[in-house]
Amino acid sequence: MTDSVEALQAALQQKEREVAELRCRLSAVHHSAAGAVSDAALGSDAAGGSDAAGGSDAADGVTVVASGSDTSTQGCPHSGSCSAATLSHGEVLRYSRQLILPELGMGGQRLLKASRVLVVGAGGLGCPAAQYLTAAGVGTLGLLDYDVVESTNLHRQILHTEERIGVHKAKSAAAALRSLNSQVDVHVHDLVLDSGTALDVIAGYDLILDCTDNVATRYLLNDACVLSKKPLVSGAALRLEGQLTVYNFKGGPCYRCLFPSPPPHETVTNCSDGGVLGVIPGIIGSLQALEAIKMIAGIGEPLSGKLLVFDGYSTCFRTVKLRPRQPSCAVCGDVPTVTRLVDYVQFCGGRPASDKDSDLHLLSPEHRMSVIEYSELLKTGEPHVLVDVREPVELSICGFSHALNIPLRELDKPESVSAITAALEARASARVVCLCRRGNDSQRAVLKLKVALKDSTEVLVQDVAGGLTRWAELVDNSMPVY
Ligand SMILES: Nc1ncnc2c1ncn2[C@@H]1O[C@H](COP(=O)(O)OP(=O)(O)OP(=O)(O)O)[C@@H](O)[C@H]1O
Ligand SMILES: [Zn+2]
Repeated sequence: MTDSVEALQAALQQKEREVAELRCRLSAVHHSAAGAVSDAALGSDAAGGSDAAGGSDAADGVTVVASGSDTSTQGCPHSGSCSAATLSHGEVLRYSRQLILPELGMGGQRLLKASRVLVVGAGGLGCPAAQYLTAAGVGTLGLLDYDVVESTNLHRQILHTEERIGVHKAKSAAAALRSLNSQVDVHVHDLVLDSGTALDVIAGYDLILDCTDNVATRYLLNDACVLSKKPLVSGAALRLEGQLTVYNFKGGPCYRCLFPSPPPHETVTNCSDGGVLGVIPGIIGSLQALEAIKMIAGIGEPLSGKLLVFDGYSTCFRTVKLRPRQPSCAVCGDVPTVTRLVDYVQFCGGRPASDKDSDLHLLSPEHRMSVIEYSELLKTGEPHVLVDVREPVELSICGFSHALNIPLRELDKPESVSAITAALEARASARVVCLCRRGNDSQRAVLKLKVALKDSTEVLVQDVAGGLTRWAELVDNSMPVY
């Protein structure tokens, strides 16, 4: 066994020579205090660490320590004291299928071993990303999440298990990763990433993966990475589509360069409302791991200044060029105004740094009824028109057969209003009751209908507070919850 490993090692040394130049360039990730892969580090002069152009470029402040020209020590540009300079025979064997790649080689594998990667969000994206990074042999992997595993996570958050429902996600994922690769130092950060915690946590890592699901955290991570001069691999997945890009790398744009202000609330949909096919975050999370490995090992072209868009309907990848770093950017621009972390929930108009549904309170009490009141209404048989404003696909899960289904997005169309007024007339009623899954869209529906039915001032429009979820909880627990 030892002989075969040694033979393999000899072959690998040959491969190493072919990637010696790459390895020199890689020294930046390992040695820089900030851990950023930058123009200064990767550009023209790995040995000297020349300054990058542009005062606020992500490259600034990166100290290149390695003597990049010294490639004689097994191809590793690190000094002899470097803990990453050696791979055990077991490690050589374990990673042999990837380290015989000329693009990676022994030097690249050592860089992976020396790297410290933080995965923020141990959900749909974070699970596959962390799994591949761990399997690939990163030295230190941080997992950060505040939430616990739920059954609705399991179709896509593949590190979690039925037994670990209710367990903190970072701990659950860490357990899976440790059994996958015990050589990786897995760190658990069981906390909410916010302005108070972000810089401290990030300080312990070279490269960050944004695997979260909300806009406030995206801005927070972006700013924290710009301020800490670290690249950020950003992924997103919804329904059958996914997106991927790398921010703050080699003078490329940051998230704020592209989105100086947060998108309007109503344009943001999460997996819980919009749905997601489990394999889509699997694909995007895996690609996040690929980008991270590439940046650590200096392979190929990281996806900086470009956005990869994956369309699962046609199984088609497209790459879109993004606008470059903006000199006017508030955080990475020439004269930054964001020089420390701010209140990102406030910046995002009060939208919480989680995708958990917050209960809306849009209606006055006379326009709301509880599920108990609605069950009483049904018992009395009082005529009314129940409008279920969910999407058609949801009707097959559960609902009331006597409801009129008009999705919220179609509620103000003239034909929808006609259908409701016709139903009111047919039932000799002046009462419309709106219903949805959890009681937020039903409130929006009431507001829309009050406007659409303004000519029928005598019609009372109400919603069922808490929707079908509350109905299942308090009235009929044979109704499925989703
Ligand atoms: N600021 C934050 N700090 C820590 N973890 C965060 C933060 N923002 C988001 N996350 C985590 O990122 C993960 C995102 O993953 P994903 O959207 O797949 O999961 P989810 O929120 O569990 O899904 P669902 O929408 O079905 O409830 C979640 O586990 C969430 O807890
Ligand atoms: Zn920017």
